[in-house]
Order: sequence, then C-alpha cells, then structure tokens
Amino acid sequence: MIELDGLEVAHRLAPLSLRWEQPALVALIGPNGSGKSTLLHAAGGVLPARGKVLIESTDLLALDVRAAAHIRAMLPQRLPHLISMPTQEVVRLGLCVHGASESAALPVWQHLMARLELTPLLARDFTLLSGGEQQRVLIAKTMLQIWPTLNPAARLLLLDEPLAGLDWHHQLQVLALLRELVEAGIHVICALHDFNLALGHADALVCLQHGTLVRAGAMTQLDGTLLADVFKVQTRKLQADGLQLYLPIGITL
Ligand SMILES: Nc1ncnc2c1ncn2[C@@H]1O[C@H](COP(=O)(O)OP(=O)(O)OP(=O)(O)O)[C@@H](O)[C@H]1O
Repeated sequence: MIELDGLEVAHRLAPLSLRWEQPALVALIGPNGSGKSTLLHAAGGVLPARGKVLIESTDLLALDVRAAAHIRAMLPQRLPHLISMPTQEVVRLGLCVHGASESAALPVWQHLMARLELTPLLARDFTLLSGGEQQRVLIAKTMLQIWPTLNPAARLLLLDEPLAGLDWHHQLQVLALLRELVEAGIHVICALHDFNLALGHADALVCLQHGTLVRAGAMTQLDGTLLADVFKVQTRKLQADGLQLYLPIGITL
C-alpha cells in the first residue's frame, strides 16, 4: 500500500491525497507548470512538503535521506551538473545506496545493460554522450538502486519524464522495464507528456492542473474532455488493437 496523505507544497501544490493498494504504473500528467515535478520531488522527500508519504505504515518523509533512498528512487527531469567520468561509474552509483556487491548485481546489471543497450557506451565519458544516451544511463542507475532482487526494501520509483528525448524503441524498452518492476512489487509514478503511451502502458492516472489534483483513477479517465478542458487541445479519437488513442488536431481556447 502506498498513500500520499495531504501532500502539500506551499504555493505550488494544493494538498492532495491518493492511495494505491497494489503496485502499479501510474501516469502523472498535467500541462507545463501544473506541478508534476513538484509532486514527485515532494513525494521523494527532496522538497520541503507537508503531509505524509506512507509505505505500509512507514512515513517516507519522516526518514533521513539515506534511509529513504533504500525505499524509493527518483529520476529528476533535468540532468544533474555533469562531471566528466566514465559512464560505467555513473551506472555504478546506483549500487552505492544498498551496497550490493558487483558479483551479486551482475545478472541485473547485464539485464539492464542489454535492455537499455548501454554496453557499447560504458567505457565512454558520460558528458560526451548524447542526451538520450545520458538519459538511458541515468535510468539504469536509478533502476539499479531499487531493483528488488538487489534491494528488497525498495518500494517506490518516481520518474520525471523519463521518456523525454528517447526514440520510440528506447521508450518501449524503458516501459517494458517499468512493467517488470511493477510486477516485482515496485510502485511507479511517472510523469509523461505522451498521452497515447500512457494509455497503452499505464495502469492508473493522476492529472494535475495549476497545482491541484483534477483527476485520478483508471486510465479511462484520460479522455477527449480532459484533453480539451485541461490541456486545451482538440483531439480525434482513434481505435487501434482495442486501444483508445487520441490524435491532436487543434487547440481549444
Ligand atoms: N524552485 C521553485 N521555486 C518557486 N516556484 C517554482 C520552483 N520550481 C518550480 N516552480 C513553479 O511551480 C510550478 C509547478 O512547477 P513544476 O516544475 O512542478 O511543473 P511541471 O508540471 O513539472 O511542469 P513541466 O511539464 O513544464 O515540467 C510552476 O509554476 C513553476 O514555475
């Protein structure tokens, strides 16, 4: 069970309460500036906030950063200040939190390197990789931190637009890894701007507008009315393989 209980950031996020009984892939959507990053940072305990983030009976916000890092991992939207170092050392930072040995981590390491196609990049300087390559490296590092076979305490993964800058192939690779994590018991909250990817892959929806929760629940809540009212876009509904998709065709005023 994961619960955001009255989570609030002064002037940026109105108090919101949400609860999920089972691990799920939650799509966090909202227009630019609606508070998605604010919610993720607050839930991760890296931005001062009121309220609680309950994981079973533990309040994540009452833990110090090191203890919290055993339970949750977070991928921010912007790259941290880049320092010149080999890419493999960046990935390896994901192991520091739980301290799994490299031999214990090897199967997971190999799995992530293969799925994210990072092996040819490992010896290169991280700062010289392309934006999408750097993003895949940081996703691997973040996943190593909370991969359940390496870190059994891990419960929550917070991702701020992890698919931004990735090509379709790598977007789908990342979504497949997120599904693996959900099936292994990790609750994933993922800010996304691509509604069709959300419809195809997420289990549940959270939508913010002006720092306020406007919808939450099943993915069927993501519909043409929401896209018109909150995102100010006119859409055409499409059906593909039983999936409802939306094509943007104009803006609403
Ligand atoms: N450090 C800060 N101090 C004050 N206000 C901030 C700060 N960071 C963000 N904001 C404001 O908080 C609001 C929510 O920003 P946030 O980054 O959470 O939006 P978002 O939904 O993630 O947007 P985007 O889709 O553009 O990434 C915005 O109005 C933003 O200007």
